Amino acid sequence: MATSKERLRRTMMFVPGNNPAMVKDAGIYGADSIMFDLEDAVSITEKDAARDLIYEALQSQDYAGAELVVRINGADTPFYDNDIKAMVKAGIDVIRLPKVENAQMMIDLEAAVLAAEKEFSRAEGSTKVMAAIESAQGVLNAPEIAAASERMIGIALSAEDYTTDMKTHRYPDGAELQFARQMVLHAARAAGIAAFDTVFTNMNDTEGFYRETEYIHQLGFDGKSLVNPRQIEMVNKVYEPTKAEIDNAKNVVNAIAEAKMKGSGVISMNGQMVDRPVVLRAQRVMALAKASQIIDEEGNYLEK
Ligand SMILES: CC(=O)SCCNC(=O)CCNC(=O)[C@H](O)C(C)(C)COP(=O)(O)OP(=O)(O)OC[C@H]1O[C@@H](n2cnc3c(N)ncnc32)[C@H](O)[C@@H]1OP(=O)(O)O
Ligand SMILES: O=C([O-])CC(=O)C(=O)O
Ligand SMILES: [Mg+2]
Repeated sequence: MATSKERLRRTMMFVPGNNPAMVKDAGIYGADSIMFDLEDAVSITEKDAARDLIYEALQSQDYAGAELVVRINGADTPFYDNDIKAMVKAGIDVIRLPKVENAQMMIDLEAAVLAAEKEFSRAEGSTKVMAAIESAQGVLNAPEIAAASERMIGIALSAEDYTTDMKTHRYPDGAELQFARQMVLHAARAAGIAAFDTVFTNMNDTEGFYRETEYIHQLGFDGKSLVNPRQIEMVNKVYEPTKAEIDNAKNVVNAIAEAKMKGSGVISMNGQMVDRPVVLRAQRVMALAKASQIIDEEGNYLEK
């Protein structure tokens, strides 16, 4: 269950922690990250059973190389400590803390995770963490939250709770989320970690889902939290680079490699200056094209 800050995280799918069939099959849909939920998808009476179910699944199921995340219960609940211990013991890749209001909550989480790693003889630092930002306070503290721990892989906006806190609700044009999205995105980028947009909960509104995904892709989010497997392919389609983008990226990567051999860091390609930021963008296009199985490791097009 290796993780790295660089891996692609376009799709992070919630899987209710109290649903054995969904937990068992969660690996077949091709999500980049599978997020088992112990929090709001699970009723109070099922908290312990859900934790046991996920613990067992992490020992026995094959999730096809997906990053494995668990959304634990909040720091102000009686389930928090046991959730952390069980998930660290099981070797989860990432713990997602919901309703994060300030950096101290991530510092406290880090201390609890480290104690659990020692207790269960897990490698220190192997359990990564992320924060879900779900309130006005959380949004205003996003920069400090994003930078709170070396273990942070990302921060996510959680718009259902956030719009409730803001005394509004979600609208099709997303105007009510503009500030929060920008804060979360800038906080993540400044800290060098991933930014995740929120869930889209109307499974019948495919057009609305595409519109929102195209918008957050344009802003620069790494991906979205999802609630349904049908949403995975739609996100991947939006994030998939076009042939023109891939061809251009290939040319950039090849041209800069050639230039470097001649000792130069900046070149001109078809009249366009190519320097470090252009190369970094080209490398990301290539990574997305490989992940989308459009090209192979050498950059050759694969038959679809
Ligand atoms: C605000 C928040 O906190 S959001 C986060 C908490 N919420 C959740 O975790 C909810 C997760 N999602 C779900 O439970 C479901 O997708 C629902 C209730 C939204 C819709 O359910 P359905 O209408 O049954 O979905 P759908 O018909 O598309 O299901 C198709 C298949 O995918 C499976 N599936 C659906 N959602 C999921 C999921 N999130 N994870 C894994 N499998 C899933 C179904 O079990 C079904 O499998 P089957 O064909 O083998 O029977
Ligand atoms: O993280 C998410 O997108 C889901 C969630 O809890 C919320 O929107 O409140
Ligand atoms: Mg929430």
